[in-house]
Amino acid sequence: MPPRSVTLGDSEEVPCPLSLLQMPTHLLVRDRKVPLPSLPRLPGLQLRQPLAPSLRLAVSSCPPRQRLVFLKTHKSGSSSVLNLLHRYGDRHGLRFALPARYQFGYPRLFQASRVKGYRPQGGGTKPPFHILCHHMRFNLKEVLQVMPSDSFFFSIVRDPAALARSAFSYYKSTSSAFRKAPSLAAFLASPRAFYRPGARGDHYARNLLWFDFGLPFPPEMKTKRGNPHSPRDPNLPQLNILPSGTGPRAHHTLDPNGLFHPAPTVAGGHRQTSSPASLDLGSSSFIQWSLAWLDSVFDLVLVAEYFDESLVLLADALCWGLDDVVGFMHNAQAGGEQGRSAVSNSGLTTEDMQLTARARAWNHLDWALYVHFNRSLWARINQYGQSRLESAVAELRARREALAKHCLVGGEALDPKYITDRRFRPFQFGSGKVLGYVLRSGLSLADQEECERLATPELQYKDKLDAKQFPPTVSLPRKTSRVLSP
Ligand SMILES: Nc1ncnc2c1ncn2[C@@H]1O[C@H](COP(=O)(O)OS(=O)(=O)O)[C@@H](OP(=O)(O)O)[C@H]1O
Repeated sequence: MPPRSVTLGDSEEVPCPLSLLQMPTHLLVRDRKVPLPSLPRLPGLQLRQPLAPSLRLAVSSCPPRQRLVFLKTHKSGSSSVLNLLHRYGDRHGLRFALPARYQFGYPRLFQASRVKGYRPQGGGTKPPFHILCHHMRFNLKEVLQVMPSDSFFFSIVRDPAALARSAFSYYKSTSSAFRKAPSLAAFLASPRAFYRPGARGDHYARNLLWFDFGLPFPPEMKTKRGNPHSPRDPNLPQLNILPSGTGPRAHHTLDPNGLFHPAPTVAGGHRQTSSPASLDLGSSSFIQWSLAWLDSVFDLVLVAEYFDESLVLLADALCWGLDDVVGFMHNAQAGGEQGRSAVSNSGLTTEDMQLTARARAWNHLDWALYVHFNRSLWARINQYGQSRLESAVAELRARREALAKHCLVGGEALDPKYITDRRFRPFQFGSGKVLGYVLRSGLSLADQEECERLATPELQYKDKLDAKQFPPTVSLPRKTSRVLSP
């Protein structure tokens, strides 16, 4: 059967594989009323000097965005982003769309009914939430029941090789594939000896980013959990893909040769990676169309390996100050990848390099996602201006260092054995130790408050926001109707 076509933006028609026209209902296109943020936007990001955030130093040229959807992907630096969202919402009294516990029914697709306080809308009133940011498997149709379609949608990706190292250690006992493997190297040497599609926690062991983005799996990789709807389901609507269309992103998305050959860019001493030549691109059009769909939904995708560069772009796109995005690293495992540039091969042994190549090949959908959003990020950096970005990144890092010295014992993350205050002890899970922070004593009241916000792990912060939004109802002693006898 000849490929059918899909409308791009207003006019262009390009061939589209049938499998993509049969994408499940949760892959709808959101009503994009707000254009992508045009860059550059601010004359220069402002950094407030006092520790506790105060007034902005300059009158900004745009109103800060406060309706946000952050897709919190797993093992990608997303808890560090969550901390800044928690702090921002907390300080500005914004309402979070919260899960009853800590995730929205993951690994099942997100359902609006999972949000605390959600009421199905009638009469077109604006949903009452500002920020949706806890772990979910993305499902646009249901997200739009909770958040306005002109919310700022963003997420974060990480090199699948670094992500695999992190996930193997963290989900060793959760994923049956990982549990059976003696080491990550052994797993990646022959993954099919351990991995069974549909087995418990298998999504942690392969293409975890792709899974979190709620994307269906290509026909040859179909699994029980991967494609929640049968591709032959006659009730599925056709997918209209509307790439963001503004700027170079759409063009790159549709360039079949561009997908695995990002233009090499140097900034801050980092060089972008080139792709493994051996990658099987049998399903490349499926992948490209999925990426085009993501481009139509997400306003920005951060890259963990360029975390600070990503934060500067985020602040700019949201019209926030740099202080709003400066923070500490959360959820790092002792001896993990943090600090190592996973996109450069410097200092890696032959075994490391082999493991990296194998991890990227095994997680080839995630690798495609990563390469795509890495390229998008650098396109935005070029638009923003490299030297302007470098100075903003330097400012951000200086501010983080000053905050760390001022707030933290040792000025850095510590082994959990030193964290006796339960408010700051990160949830310990997996085979590694999850690092956290100890606050210095003798801080002023205002500084103590700000340092606490910076150091509070995600679960405790979620509980705090939950208690603020849903204050426990005080049960007064009930009046008795009985006439008390003397
Ligand atoms: N700023 C920054 N830059 C780069 N990498 C970072 C950053 N912040 C956190 N991390 C690393 O991300 C890993 C934790 O990811 P998540 O917070 O998404 O994990 S979780 O899914 O919420 O459990 C965890 O990786 P590993 O240490 O390799 O396990 C963190 O070290």
